[in-house]
Amino acid sequence: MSLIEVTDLSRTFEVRRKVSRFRREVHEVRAVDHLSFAVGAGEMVGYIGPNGAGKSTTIKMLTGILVPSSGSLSVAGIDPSRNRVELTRRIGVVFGQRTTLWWDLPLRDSFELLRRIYRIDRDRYRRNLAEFTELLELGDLLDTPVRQLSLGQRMRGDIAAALLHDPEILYLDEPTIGLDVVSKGRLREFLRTLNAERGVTLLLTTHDLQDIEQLCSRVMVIDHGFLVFDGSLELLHERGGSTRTLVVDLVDEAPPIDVPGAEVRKVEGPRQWLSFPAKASAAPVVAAVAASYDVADLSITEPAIEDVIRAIYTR
Ligand SMILES: Nc1ncnc2c1ncn2[C@@H]1O[C@H](COP(=O)(O)OP(=O)(O)OP(=O)(O)O)[C@@H](O)[C@H]1O
Repeated sequence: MSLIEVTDLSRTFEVRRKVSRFRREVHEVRAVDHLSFAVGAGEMVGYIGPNGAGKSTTIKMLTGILVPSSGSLSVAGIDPSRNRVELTRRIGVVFGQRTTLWWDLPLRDSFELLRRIYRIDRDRYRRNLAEFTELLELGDLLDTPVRQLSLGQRMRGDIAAALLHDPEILYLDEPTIGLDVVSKGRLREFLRTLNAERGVTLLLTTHDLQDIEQLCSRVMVIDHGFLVFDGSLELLHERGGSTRTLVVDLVDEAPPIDVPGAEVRKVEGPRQWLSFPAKASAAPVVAAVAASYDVADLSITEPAIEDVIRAIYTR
């Protein structure tokens, strides 16, 4: 049996819609529609989809916050909506846009409260706190009230808080949203270590394809409540035929850049946009441009998740 098993899972909501000044109609929204998948222990899976696709509804059912309308699910052998309390000991949850920490308390006090709530054994708690404080560089922040932390610091605090009770599964909802490049990199590194050394299973929702690229060997795509793709990121790019963009700022204006493996899509003064296949390495394209042109600056933009998903349908 897999660690997470979802079979034919659906969840609908009834929404009242105003149709005239005096009349409202009840309308059914099918947020998750006959969804089936399984996740094995130790996997790192990206769960992506456009806004309103049904990601949060799925995670809420997996954590026992929402009861399914139909279908079945099992997380660590537990039915989440029936045994929510038992399940909370086995899972950790981190929401990028909300904190689970106490706003006015120093980080250390929030952690101590969690120790009591989860009844974590003192030795284990001390060991985990020491390890996460070091790995997440929280040492100087433990006595700072949460409201004074920067977004990146708070996110590190939230992740430590979600892990103090040694969960087997960690759900992360947009963990890198709003973080700068350095903080994103550090956080991804930590998650990789957590998975490699403690075998924690990660299910990650994100709009940042680089989170997936750097962390997940598997990606599931949901759209309108349906699972439309389940496989590797390479296969997703291949199916979608998606491209990355190299933005080149030349020292002077020039005719469209001519290098193998990339095509110019737009020219605006000295700035040119070149596209190349997302699954290809950027290095040869960058090297070819740098070798033949006077370059002032270069940057690479990833395809938006919405574009990759749209491409699956149009192929
Ligand atoms: N409590 C609710 N009542 C009514 N409709 C809801 C409720 N929760 C979600 N929905 C609807 O269900 C659909 C799926 O929403 P969900 O929040 O799961 O999407 P999501 O993929 O997490 O989106 P986002 O990326 O924007 O967070 C949407 O149409 C949403 O409006």
